[in-house]
Parts: sequence; C-alpha cells; structure tokens
Amino acid sequence: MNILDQIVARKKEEISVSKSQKSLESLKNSVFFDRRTFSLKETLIQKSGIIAEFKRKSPSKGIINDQSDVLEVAKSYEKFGASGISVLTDSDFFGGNFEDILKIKNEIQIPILRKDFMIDEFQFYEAKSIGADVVLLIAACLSPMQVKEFTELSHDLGLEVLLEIHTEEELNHFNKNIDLVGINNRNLKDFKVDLQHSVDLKNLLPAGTLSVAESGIYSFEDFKFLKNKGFDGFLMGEYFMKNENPGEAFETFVSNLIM
Ligand SMILES: O=P(O)(O)OC[C@@H](O)[C@@H](O)c1c[nH]c2ccccc12
Repeated sequence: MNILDQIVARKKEEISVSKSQKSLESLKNSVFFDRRTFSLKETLIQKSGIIAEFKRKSPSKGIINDQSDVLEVAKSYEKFGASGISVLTDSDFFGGNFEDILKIKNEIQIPILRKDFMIDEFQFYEAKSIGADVVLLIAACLSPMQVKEFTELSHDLGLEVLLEIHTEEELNHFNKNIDLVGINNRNLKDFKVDLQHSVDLKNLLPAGTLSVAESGIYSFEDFKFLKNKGFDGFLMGEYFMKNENPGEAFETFVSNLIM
C-alpha cells in the first residue's frame, strides 16, 4: 500500500471514532461555528501570496520541528505578510491536532487552512467548528463527484476550497466552483519534487484560475521561478519549519521580496 492509501485508511478509522464521540449538533454549537470567515482568494492577491505552514513532521521528512510554539509562529507569519496559515491537523503522520487551530484562531486575522485528508462530510463541520477558513481537497483521494459535493458543503459553511492536484488526469476533478487550485510539486506517492511538472500542469488550467504552487519550495530561486511562471500563491512549510525560529525564517525570506 502506498503512503497515501495508508493515511486514508487510518483517517477512516479516526473519523469513525470522532463520530462516536461528537455529534454534528455539538459541532454546530461550538464557539467558532457561527462566524465570518476570512477569504484566501482575497489575501492571496493583497499580501505576499505565501501560505506559510505549521508542520511538526511528515512521512517524507520525519521530524521537522517539534519544539516551536504554534501561536508564536502564527503571529510572526501574519506580522511579516503571510497571505494565510496552513495548519496540519493530522496527528499520526504529521504531528498536528485541532488544538493548534483553536489556539491561534482568536489571535490572528488572516485565513487559516485546515490541512488534512478530507474524505467525509463530518470533517467539514469539524473544520468550521475549530476555526478554519479554508479546506484542502486532495484529488488523489477523492472522486470528481466527491470534490463537487464537498465544495458545495464547504461553501454552505462559508469555507473556501483549495483543490490539490498533481497529474493531468486529476484536472477532471476541477469544477468552476473551486476557489483555488493547488498544484503539488511533490508526488504524494513517491515524494519526488518537480517544479517544471507543476508549471506544465498550471498551463492547462482555465484562464483566470487562482493557482497555488505547493511543496518543495526550498530557495528564493525556486519561489522566483514559480512566480515568474504565473503562480498566484505559494504553499511553503519545511523551508520555514526546519529552523529553530520559523517566524524569523519567514521574515528573512519575505525581506527578499521587497528588495
Ligand atoms: O514542507 P513543504 O515541502 O514546503 O510543503 C508544504 C505543503 O505543500 C505540504 O505539507 C503538503 C502539500 N499537500 C499536502 C497534503 C497533505 C499533507 C501535506 C501536504
């Protein structure tokens, strides 16, 4: 079984436990459920375009940073111009949890992306209830029909959708209601990173689609290359998180943008 299949299999178990512990009603009654959400479509254009990620570990890299405080990092990301913050909520494979979003929600004013493997309606109510503004839909673990249904549900809840694709075939998961399309530079099945592959795929998107280059952006040159090819957004995690102080690393990185 490839890693993505393993994660999804584990996620199904996790969801059934969650459902047995929490009712949909209780999610709808939570403090953050009834609120206005922030739009990543807007901040992507208004700010640096960088969606900075908080990630403790990953299947491809092992432990990246298990010391940093989520609130401290999130505040710096916001202060130095991040368009949004991506927070991993998968615990087994990425070391994340819901608390990370709950802790930062009232402290920052930019969109929060709940980064997880979304395969069940229940998770979208959860995302809203913990304070997320945007959710990730990974084409590789969903059918085009599921993408369509989950997009409608997300919009009913006031959440925006970032659809992640990696191959040309996955373009058939796109529909006109999708808010943003992320092209993963990293193949989730073998972890290979290929920036040119993403550029080629981006050129096949309908004109005017907001595009986000995801993963494996490891230098300012990588960033500039993708920006010059027309990407609107850049999802970066490890490059910042591998430092003792990810917020400071973010500040240094964006100082290049102004020069
Ligand atoms: O740490 P990186 O290489 O900068 O990548 C960030 C982000 O793109 C990556 O974490 C990611 C992209 N798509 C995902 C899907 C699930 C989990 C994680 C991801």
